[in-house]
Amino acid sequence: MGGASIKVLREKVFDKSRWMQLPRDVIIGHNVLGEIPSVCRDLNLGSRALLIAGEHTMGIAGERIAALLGETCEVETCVTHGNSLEEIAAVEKAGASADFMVGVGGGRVIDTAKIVSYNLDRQFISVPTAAAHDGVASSRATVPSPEGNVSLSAHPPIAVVADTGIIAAAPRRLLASGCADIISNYTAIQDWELAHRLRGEPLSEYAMALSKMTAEITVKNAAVISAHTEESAWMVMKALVSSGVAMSIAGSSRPASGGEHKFSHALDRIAPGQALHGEQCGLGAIITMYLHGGDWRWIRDSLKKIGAPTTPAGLGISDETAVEALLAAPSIRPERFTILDMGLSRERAEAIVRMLYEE
Ligand SMILES: NC(=O)C1=CN([C@@H]2O[C@H](COP(=O)(O)OP(=O)(O)OC[C@H]3O[C@@H](n4cnc5c(N)ncnc54)[C@H](OP(=O)(O)O)[C@@H]3O)[C@@H](O)[C@H]2O)C=CC1
Ligand SMILES: O=C(CO)COP(=O)(O)O
Ligand SMILES: [Zn+2]
Repeated sequence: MGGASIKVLREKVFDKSRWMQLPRDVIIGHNVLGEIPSVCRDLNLGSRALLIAGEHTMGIAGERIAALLGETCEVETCVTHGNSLEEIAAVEKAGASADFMVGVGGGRVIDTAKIVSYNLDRQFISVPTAAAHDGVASSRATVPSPEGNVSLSAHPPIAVVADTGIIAAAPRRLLASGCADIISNYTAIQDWELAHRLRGEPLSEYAMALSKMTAEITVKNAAVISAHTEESAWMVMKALVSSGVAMSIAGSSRPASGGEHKFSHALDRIAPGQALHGEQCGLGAIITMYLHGGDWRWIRDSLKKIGAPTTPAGLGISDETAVEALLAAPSIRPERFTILDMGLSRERAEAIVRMLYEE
């Protein structure tokens, strides 16, 4: 035994650590908005609340929650119109003297509440009014930047309160978008495995297994989900929370975001406001599954079953825009290696987009 082999042994000492932050209370079900004051008391959140909601969601649930909280707390309300850094700064100013925040609405409102509470070191409650994205319970926040959307570290909500009555009453398209965001976990995982094989990126088997199982359960229940009942809202919301937990276990959005998300982020830059996040990711997942050599028709048919779009026309964008987004995807978060970072040519991108219209 020489000194060299002893050195090798020392280098193998286990020195890994990870801080996984998860929500403490998760309440999903019929008429659960009324539980919010009890949640605040249970978690000892304080007596001054800042309630953040969007233009529509303030009326849909925000005002009701403000009235409920108002019985025991001082409540300030703030309507946001997006999640730009300027918007976040304005909400942060409004929340300076609050003890805790309540984010009521879609993904952009919840991400705003997530970042503001993180920056101000306060807790926040996530109250999704639609099942349209899997950021409801995650510890990540996605915000726009000139280089494309960036994923920031934040902390997860201390509590999630998801009222299935409100979620079931939301437009159908929002629920289908949430399912598409989850179905895109299939390709996100394939991209992660690719990055592991080609670049040695570490994997989290638990995060991958949870993310994949979430997608499998969603597809298996497509018939129930497409009925668009309160039971559908219940199923999808549980899947969205699980997918968010997978991200928290991984400490990044890797288990739920690969090339299909880079395509979606590129679309947000090239054609902002045309389609929903999950819808864009679903279309991206058909394409990246094809590039991985997997069963892309099965992804497409699963999306069709739940009523999500499967072509650029279905997203309200032109085929050329879809091609541009595929070619621009590698410039978004270049450190996140995916199948779209392997050198897709314009000619092939055009052919793949044409293929999407095949019956
Ligand atoms: N942090 C994370 O881990 C993740 C973050 N995301 C991010 O989330 C965002 C996407 O979220 P998404 O919810 O799709 O988009 P938005 O937050 O833009 O919401 C879409 C629209 O739905 C409206 N809406 C919400 N609930 C209802 C309802 N019950 N009835 C009628 N309208 C309603 C909103 O109203 P209003 O005008 O009031 O806001 C808004 O106009 C993206 O920014 C994406 O990057 C996505 C996945 C994961
Ligand atoms: O949308 C997400 C997961 O569904 C979050 O992923 P990003 O890190 O790509 O924003
Ligand atoms: Zn997503």
